[in-house]
Amino acid sequence: MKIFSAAQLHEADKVTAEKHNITSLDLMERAGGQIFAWLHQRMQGAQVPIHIFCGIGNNGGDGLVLGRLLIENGYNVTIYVANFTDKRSKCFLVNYDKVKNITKKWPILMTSEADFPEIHKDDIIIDAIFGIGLNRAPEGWVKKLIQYLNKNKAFTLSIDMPSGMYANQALEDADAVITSNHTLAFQTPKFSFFLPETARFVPFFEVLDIGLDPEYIYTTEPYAQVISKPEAQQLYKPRDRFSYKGTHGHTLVVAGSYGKMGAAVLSTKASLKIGSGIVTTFIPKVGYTILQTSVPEAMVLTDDNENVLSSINYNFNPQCIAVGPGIGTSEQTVNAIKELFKRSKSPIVIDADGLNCIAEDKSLLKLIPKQSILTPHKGELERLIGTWKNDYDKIKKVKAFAKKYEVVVVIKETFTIVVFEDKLYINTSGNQALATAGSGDVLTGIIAGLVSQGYDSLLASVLGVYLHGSAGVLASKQMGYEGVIASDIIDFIPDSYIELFKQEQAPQQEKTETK
Ligand SMILES: NC(=O)C1=CN([C@@H]2O[C@H](COP(=O)(O)OP(=O)(O)OC[C@H]3O[C@@H](n4cnc5c(N)ncnc54)[C@H](OP(=O)(O)O)[C@@H]3O)[C@@H](O)[C@H]2O)[C@@H](O)CC1
Ligand SMILES: Nc1ncnc2c1ncn2[C@@H]1O[C@H](COP(=O)(O)OP(=O)(O)O)[C@@H](O)[C@H]1O
Ligand SMILES: [K+]
Repeated sequence: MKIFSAAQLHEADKVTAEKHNITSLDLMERAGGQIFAWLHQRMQGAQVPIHIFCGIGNNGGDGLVLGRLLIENGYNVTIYVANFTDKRSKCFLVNYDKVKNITKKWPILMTSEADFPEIHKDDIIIDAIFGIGLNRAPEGWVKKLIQYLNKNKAFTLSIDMPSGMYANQALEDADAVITSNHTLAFQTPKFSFFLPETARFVPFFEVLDIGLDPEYIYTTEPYAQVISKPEAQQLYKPRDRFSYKGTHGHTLVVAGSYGKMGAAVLSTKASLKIGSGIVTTFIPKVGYTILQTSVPEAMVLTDDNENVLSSINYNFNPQCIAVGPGIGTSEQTVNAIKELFKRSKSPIVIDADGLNCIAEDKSLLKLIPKQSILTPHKGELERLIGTWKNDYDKIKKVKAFAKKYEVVVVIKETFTIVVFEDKLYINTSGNQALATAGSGDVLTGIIAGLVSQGYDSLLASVLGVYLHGSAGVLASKQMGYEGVIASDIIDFIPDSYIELFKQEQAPQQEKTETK
């Protein structure tokens, strides 16, 4: 699914109105109507008090439409307008009058803290204060209103996005954002929903289609892409019935050191399980028996050094190399990696200590083969590109890095982001079961195994991250979040492929007897 920026959404609004001969007011009616339908379906007329807090822009206008529809359908509604300026939007004003016409009184105007209403914890709060038009951090009593609503335990539903957050810009004041229980976003999720600093304000969201111009949606290069099952399905390359092991590529895994051979085992197994035809693993001597016993399907080459990698020699052309899990950063290993980079003609998936070796000796950077894939978690990324001011600054720096060295960067997080040139792909498939030692080593093997099978570096990264997340989720369904260890993620790789093409079960119909 495409993610558009706030500017693109404003543009889409304009284009839709022009091309489809409808007004912004019609669009607002549609948007508010969609929120109403969502609530009505769940509430079925229940008389729970609903408090709608509107700003004075179009987000507030959506709140007014919703309020009017709820009132017309007999709900118990109070509408408040946070009147922080008199520059109300046109569509807001029209809907403000419409509310008056049906209720015979104006919504309650709020101009200071003294106007904050009492809200019971079982009531419902609708947050329609700010949407994509926020252009500075809320201050003064408006900030206090946001904090007042956050302190309340009532269920909070945000319209389009939690008020106080920017769609695609860094947060200025984390104390001035609504923490919503549920967000109903129009047409597209917003990029901030997925970033570490802001995702906590949006624990759950749904996207409502408000019918913006399909051509605009289809043809416009998005700000970012969300990868979920339908997108991942399209990336899959079917296996040829007449293939042999060589067709599916030979992966070289360079991993392990004394005490960390498990990392080599995990990457090797993952690479085989994802479908690499042949895997050879290069390790220090100490790991020989461990590797051969744990993964009989893999071939093993050993370093001359007993405990760490010092010189990486092999006499074949792998389609992809995975480097880093458990190798440490001793001087001889850094040098061995340098020589490997110089020699390799294949893309390299660089993870963990492979990245730390680069951080130790930055001259390695320009030796990284083009189209390689770097898979840092937060700490590794920081050692690679330095610190960042906020999530958006981080993405900007990663984009510059990826362009400069012509590589793909996989920023590992709860919502992992794959960065290539100017493109951003956000993965949605994982869960907290993946937060376990060795999980990253598994991902390294998966991505390398996909490159070996002929996926280009970008597709291998995007699909690999998706399948890794999906395997974790499937494992957690049987073992709980806590029970999943990295080996379980590997065991569920086959299920993650099968799940990719599993039809969603249609909701069961009640059987009615006909005699
Ligand atoms: N195509 C779509 O997606 C559709 C979108 N729709 C809806 O429109 C929403 C966007 O509406 P919008 O552009 O009117 O902006 P919105 O968020 O209501 O707020 C802007 C107002 O707030 C003000 N202001 C800003 N920051 C402030 C601050 N810190 N403190 C105080 N004031 C501040 C700013 O005034 P300023 O003082 O800057 O002049 C301005 O008046 C969108 O989220 C969705 O809900 C649907 O109706 C239909 C189709
Ligand atoms: N809460 C979470 N939700 C989704 N994915 C997660 C979560 N925590 C960790 N992950 C994923 O698990 C992997 C952990 O990798 P990493 O930190 O390198 O682990 P290790 O170094 O132990 O192998 C990454 O792919 C990351 O995106
Ligand atoms: K809002």
